[in-house]
Amino acid sequence: MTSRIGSPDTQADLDVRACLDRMPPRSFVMVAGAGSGKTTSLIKAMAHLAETRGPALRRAGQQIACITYTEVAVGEISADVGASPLFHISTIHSFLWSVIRPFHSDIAAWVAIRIDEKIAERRAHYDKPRTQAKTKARLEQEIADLEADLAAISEVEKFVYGTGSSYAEGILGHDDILKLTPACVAAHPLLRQLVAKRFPYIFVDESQDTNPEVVEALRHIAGEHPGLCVGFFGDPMQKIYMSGVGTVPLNDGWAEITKPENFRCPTSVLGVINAIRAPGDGLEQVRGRTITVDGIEQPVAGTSNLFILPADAERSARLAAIRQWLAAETGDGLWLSDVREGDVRLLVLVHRMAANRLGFPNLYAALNDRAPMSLSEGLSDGTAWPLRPLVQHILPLVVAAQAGDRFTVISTLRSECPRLEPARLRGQATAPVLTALQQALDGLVGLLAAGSQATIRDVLTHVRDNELLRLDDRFAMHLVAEPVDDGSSGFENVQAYLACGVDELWAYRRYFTEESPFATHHGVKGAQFERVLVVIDDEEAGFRQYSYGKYLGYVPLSDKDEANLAAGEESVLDRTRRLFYVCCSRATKDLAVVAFVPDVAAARTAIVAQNLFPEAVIRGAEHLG
Ligand SMILES: Nc1ncnc2c1ncn2[C@@H]1O[C@H](COP(=O)(O)OP(=O)(O)OP(=O)(O)O)[C@@H](O)[C@H]1O
Repeated sequence: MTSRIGSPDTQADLDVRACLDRMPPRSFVMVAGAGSGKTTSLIKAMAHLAETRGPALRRAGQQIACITYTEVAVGEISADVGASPLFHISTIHSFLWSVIRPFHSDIAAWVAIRIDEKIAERRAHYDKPRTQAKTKARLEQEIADLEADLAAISEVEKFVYGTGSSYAEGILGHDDILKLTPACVAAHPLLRQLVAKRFPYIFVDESQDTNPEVVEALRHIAGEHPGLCVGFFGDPMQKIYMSGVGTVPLNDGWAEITKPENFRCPTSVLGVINAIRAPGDGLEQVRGRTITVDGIEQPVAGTSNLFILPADAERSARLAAIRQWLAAETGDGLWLSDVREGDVRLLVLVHRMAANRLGFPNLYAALNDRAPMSLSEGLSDGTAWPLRPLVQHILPLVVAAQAGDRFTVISTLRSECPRLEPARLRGQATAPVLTALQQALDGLVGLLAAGSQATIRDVLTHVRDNELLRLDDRFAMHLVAEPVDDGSSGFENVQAYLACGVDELWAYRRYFTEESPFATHHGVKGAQFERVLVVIDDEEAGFRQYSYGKYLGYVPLSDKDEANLAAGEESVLDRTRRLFYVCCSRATKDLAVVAFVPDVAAARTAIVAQNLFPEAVIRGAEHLG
């Protein structure tokens, strides 16, 4: 991606600058549609501050904070604004942790309350009349462990932030950080003062998917400290996670800034996304992507097509045929490319279609079918807790070991291996520890080697037994000889996941690291691609909160949906519309949508009636030859 700093100024950029240049600065919320250049405006605001306030901020030891959604986005923004200690660009978790980390006693006090809550939850479960004896025994054990954790907190010298919480060792997990920091901000005026002093400018990108507690904490600080300028950049129509705030409420005196243009999508795609958005909030974008030819700026027409095809066993072959058709129709052979540079993305709602094709159908089914939302949503981006240690540490560690990359191996073990913690090493000879770790690592590499018959359970058991990496507490009850279903949500899913072969894990990784053109509807937030093919397949999806069939009108609404609509509550139609809007608005050249449906004729009638795509571009199997 080319640097966005050089993009021409829009009125919104001038409005932002007016807010930043005021004394004291004015906080603002920028709300604008897809491709309107919100991230671009954020980057330009950072560059403007660096130019106008850089030296003063540096002298005062202050930083400009930018909070964004993924590590990929952190990298892209850093590349745009340039590496400088003036900028603190991070994900929400790292930002919150950097704020709270020095406050040891507040963290300890909060952790004690959190453990008390967990004990109370278990006592309540224990006291339920239908709780079985086996479950009671486990709950007793857990309560005893938590009480031991509670007693151990006073011994913790320093809390750290890791993937899974282990309170007695002083480790806090992702979910803890999201709760801990807003709670401490609400309780301690001094903390609010320190945040305002350290970061006089705090910008939040993709603010619609930021947790309401975090938004509230920032509004609270800004309300008390007029010198602090908070800027939110978001689009409520692009909220795709249940935990997101959606619309950010304005404090008194804050500016609301909008951008009417779309700079990303060609005209044919812009027409479609405006039509998708119309029943949502009615916002209609103008302009569209342009290119300059011989010094003259011209609109890019691009293409948009919608295929309605039978949901039969031929889906993969039909996808290939659509790509052939698009390549011929647009005269663009890259539609057939499977490599990253081809800039083709096939967007699937969930992974099943990709999973079947790429070789992880069981892993997919385990964490998706009848799974709690935290698992199924986390499957789309690798954040489901059972996947996290493997995706984040174990597989990268094995890849590094296989490639002889000692540096990555050592640094991963240094940060994640409990046996290398300074407290554990104290008074021990290091050499035998390292030898034992090397053996354990060799064993791990063997378990994950090509052709290995090992299961994910074997891998995690090996990691736990050899203390190679710290594992999430939640694995404990699963990694025993006879796991007991205590009725906790997702128990069966995790068991099925642990039984999957390691080959599926590698296939999932190929998918997850984008070594295939597949991506999920959720995973492409904030990104853009020249060629986008959105795959709609409710039969394969199994996601209850979305239904393209209901949204496009070829599956009837349930009584509950009707009741939600009548009550003005958020409905399956709202959620699906937002997701569809995000997907279709990623295209910078060609957009194609394929709906695999049970009854093509009925679906066609329903879809045509929605008026989202011009009728002339709604096609069927007859076009594919
Ligand atoms: N002022 C501008 N002039 C020309 N092109 C621009 C301008 N602002 C942004 N763009 C281009 O428009 C595209 C979309 O920009 P950007 O990613 O910042 O939008 P966004 O509003 O954050 O998108 P989304 O909400 O859909 O993720 C990029 O290719 C960017 O380079």
